[in-house]
Amino acid sequence: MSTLELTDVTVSRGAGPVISNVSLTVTAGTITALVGPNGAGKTSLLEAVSGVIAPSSGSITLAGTPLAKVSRVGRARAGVIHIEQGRAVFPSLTVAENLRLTARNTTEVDEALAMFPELEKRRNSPTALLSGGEQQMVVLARSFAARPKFLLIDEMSLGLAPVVFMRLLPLVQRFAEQGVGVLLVEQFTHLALGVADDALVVASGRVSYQGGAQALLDSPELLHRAYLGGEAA
Ligand SMILES: Nc1ncnc2c1ncn2[C@@H]1O[C@H](COP(=O)(O)OP(=O)(O)OP(=O)(O)O)[C@@H](O)[C@H]1O
Repeated sequence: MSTLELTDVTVSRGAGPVISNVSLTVTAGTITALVGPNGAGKTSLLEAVSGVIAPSSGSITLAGTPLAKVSRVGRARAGVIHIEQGRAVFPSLTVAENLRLTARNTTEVDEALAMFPELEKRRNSPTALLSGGEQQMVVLARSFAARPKFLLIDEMSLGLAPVVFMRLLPLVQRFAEQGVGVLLVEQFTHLALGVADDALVVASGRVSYQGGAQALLDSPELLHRAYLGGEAA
């Protein structure tokens, strides 16, 4: 089974480390929730995995192959797709045209849209006319059209009501069912844990919990302690 593996990864910015000594294996077909307080280093960690920034130490491998010398574009081509914060759609393009930017052909656009019936109906609408939730769906569909092996999703709920975000989560679950490994950074902690297999809580730049997602849902006290930077479980 394919894995994305981080070993003792530390990411530094300016003065020093913002997140330290993360070891994590994301397996194909599973969802790992990466949660924690603001500024804990979640975005920085995703950026190190996708190649936006280089870790200051540690290693990241994709199916056993080190990524250190692989560019951001090379990682995306290898199937590591990063959905960054903010809904980066091209508003003047239609839904289908947005997907065409990552799909290799129109068949792949059709296949991606088949996963998103709500978008299929709007395929020829300018994306600017869609709601925030629908635009986030376009971002997800575009990522799916790029044939990801691993998806790094950073705060896709940003600016969305929880009820809208809840409609997006089943789509992420469907990606996982189709074999995609997902690393999900999310501010709506409980919603993210609810769809995740595994969880990593980071606080003040350190891992404070690593284990099953359900255990955190079952124990508010454990989750609270992890958010405060409590001992690793
Ligand atoms: N480009 C940058 N240059 C310098 N410092 C940065 C930069 N981006 C982030 N930081 C700092 O790195 C630390 C970690 O930020 P990061 O965005 O990775 O955390 P986060 O857990 O994703 O936070 P949030 O949930 O608020 O997005 C913070 O102290 C932040 O101020």
